[in-house]
Amino acid sequence: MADSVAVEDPKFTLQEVLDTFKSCLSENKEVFLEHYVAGWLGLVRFMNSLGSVFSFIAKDAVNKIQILINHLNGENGAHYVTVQSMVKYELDNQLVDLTKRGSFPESGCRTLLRLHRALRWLELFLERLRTSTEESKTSVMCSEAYNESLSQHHAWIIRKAAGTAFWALPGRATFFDVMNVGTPEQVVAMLGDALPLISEVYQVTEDLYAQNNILDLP
Ligand SMILES: CCCCCCCC/C=C\CCCCCCCC(=O)N[C@@H](COP(=O)(O)O)[C@H](O)/C=C/CCCCCCCCCCCCC
Repeated sequence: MADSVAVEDPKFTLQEVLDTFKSCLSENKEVFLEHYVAGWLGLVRFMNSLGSVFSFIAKDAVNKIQILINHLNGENGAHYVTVQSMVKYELDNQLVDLTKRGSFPESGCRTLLRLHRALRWLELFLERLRTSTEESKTSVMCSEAYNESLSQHHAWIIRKAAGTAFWALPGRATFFDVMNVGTPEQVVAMLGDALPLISEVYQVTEDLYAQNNILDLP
């Protein structure tokens, strides 16, 4: 994987991003970190194509993606091949701040947890989009999904900023165009295929974090 994050790609299509998430899971349900990171990178590219009002969100996501890429490409990269091996390695070697922020602000476990929580937002948002009608508002779908998930982990000021950014989201038709997938019917079909896979990646990670008691890392 390249050492740094590049977020320009004129040939972007959402289908490719969702395919990347599909390739995240191994046969025995391990989550490949490289594909997980690549999936997020694609989403950030998509978000950047929506305008600069989202850049503070993209910047935070890119920072976190970069931390994970650094782990993957670092001298201990072999321990970061899957999320399962990363969790085991970091916990076995006391490389995670468990109760308050301290020596390991860039642990893979806490960094991935932030993206994992955002994946739940994505799942809820895409499901709303899939079942939406021409009259549905993307800003409403996005903020409902946010309020049901990620917002619970954000300070008031971040919630306010996110809420303001949501109002700048383009309408459903433009949104579907930017996805570059085809007709609205094709978008809906693609989302129907992709969502169960995103949900599975989310659930496998959620179960792993729950089993290791690391769902609330500071
Ligand atoms: C077909 C539609 C596809 C939709 C594509 C959406 C593309 C979304 C791409 C990226 C989503 C953003 C991921 C945000 C990760 C946020 C991680 C986080 O929670 N960070 C906070 C905590 O970090 P620490 O301080 O503990 O290190 C941090 O405070 C957050 C800062 C930025 C604000 C995050 C707001 C998140 C809103 C998520 C909705 C994005 C809406 C995009 C609309 C397309």
